[in-house]
Amino acid sequence: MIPVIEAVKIIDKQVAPLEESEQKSVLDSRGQILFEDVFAPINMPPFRQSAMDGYALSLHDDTFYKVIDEVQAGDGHHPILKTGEAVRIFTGAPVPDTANAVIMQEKVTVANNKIILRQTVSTGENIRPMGEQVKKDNIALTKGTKITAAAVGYLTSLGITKINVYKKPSIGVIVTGNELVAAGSPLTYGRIFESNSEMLLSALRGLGYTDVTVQLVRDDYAETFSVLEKAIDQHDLVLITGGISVGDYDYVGKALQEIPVEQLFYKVNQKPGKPLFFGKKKNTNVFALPGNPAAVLSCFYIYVYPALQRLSGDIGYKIPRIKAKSKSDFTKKGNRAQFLKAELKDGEVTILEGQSSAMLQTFALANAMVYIPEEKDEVLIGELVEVILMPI
Ligand SMILES: Nc1nc2c(c(=O)[nH]1)N[C@H]1C(S)=C(S)[C@@H](COP(=O)(O)OP(=O)(O)OC[C@H]3O[C@@H](n4cnc5c(N)ncnc54)[C@H](O)[C@@H]3O)O[C@H]1N2
Ligand code: MOO
Repeated sequence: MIPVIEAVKIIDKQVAPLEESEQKSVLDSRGQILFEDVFAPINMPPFRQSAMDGYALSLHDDTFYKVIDEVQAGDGHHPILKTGEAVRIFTGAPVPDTANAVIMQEKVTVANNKIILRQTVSTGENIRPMGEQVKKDNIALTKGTKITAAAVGYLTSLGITKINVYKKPSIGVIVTGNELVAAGSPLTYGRIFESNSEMLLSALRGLGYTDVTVQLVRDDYAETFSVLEKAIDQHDLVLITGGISVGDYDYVGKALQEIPVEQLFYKVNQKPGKPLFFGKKKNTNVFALPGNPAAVLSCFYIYVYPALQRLSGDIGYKIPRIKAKSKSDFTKKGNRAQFLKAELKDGEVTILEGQSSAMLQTFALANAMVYIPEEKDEVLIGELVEVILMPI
């Protein structure tokens, strides 16, 4: 059994980005990581641009200017100003080369085709220089940048429509257990509805992972072996739930050993999720999560999601943590570190009732987890605790 911190370190060390790219439309690449530097095909802005509605001026020492023309946004029109002349101009319009400042219309008095400045203006004022954001052929965004909505806007403003991003991993989800019945079918005595696969699919989709296949395996060694072996050959990451503990019909561990998958850890000193397994076969990462649904989701957010982010090129990804004041007290049993379902509200955190690994009822109300390390025995009301913000 290894400590939580050790398990996190092993994943950080062992999981490297897939060295494969895919071309995506800029719009569809939000959340993905740039596989290479992107160069600006144009200057941004592409011309000297007015930042205000007002008057472009060819500056002189007097406050009087003669208005000789007008330039609207989108105009290709390019009037030539002599010193002391002005053109009416609008926000976003190209500033004529012969103008060296723009004054806001609120700061002038208009009289016929003349204006009188009511304030001094300095050279370059209210003009966005050509290439101010980025110059043509310079790097617009570097390899490794995460594509956010702002990046989508920025790249599109440069006229870029397609980019190469790290390919997202393909994921095989395998749920195990004779007791499992698909929701919608009749439930006979001793059986339960299978919920782990839908829960993981929902979490994965919500986080932008859509290349997912799901399979159900009965508690049968030969079937477990062959389904796992095939899934590991066909996916970048395999996620198994159930059958990883010590029961007579828990075949996952034995199958992983026989395939063989190199074990990087098995069993973490934590609650929930003690019998968590992580291993590798060639480039495929394998997580075997305990079957208890709350343990599945907890392990998914703490270990699997960071691994998926790393595979997708986001090597700096760390699960967000903050310190918050606890509104609850809690006494820990045993010396396992605990991830407690909690509600974070207005900067304070409440530890929820019902922390069993089998219970999703509490998890469904949680928006955070309180982390209690191995060595800590209790939490007191008002104490600062470590809170993990789940990417829900
Ligand atoms: N003698 C011991 N027994 C157990 C130990 C131990 O150390 N010694 N550890 C316990 C802990 S902690 C956990 S966690 C579980 C993990 O067991 P498995 O990974 O083998 O999981 P299963 O037994 O297959 O399932 C556990 C639980 O979850 C339900 N389940 C499984 N799959 C699904 C699914 N797809 N949808 C909904 N629910 C599912 C299953 O019916 C069980 O109730 O082992 C303890 N035992
Ligand atoms: O490790 Mo188990 O998930 O505590 O019940």
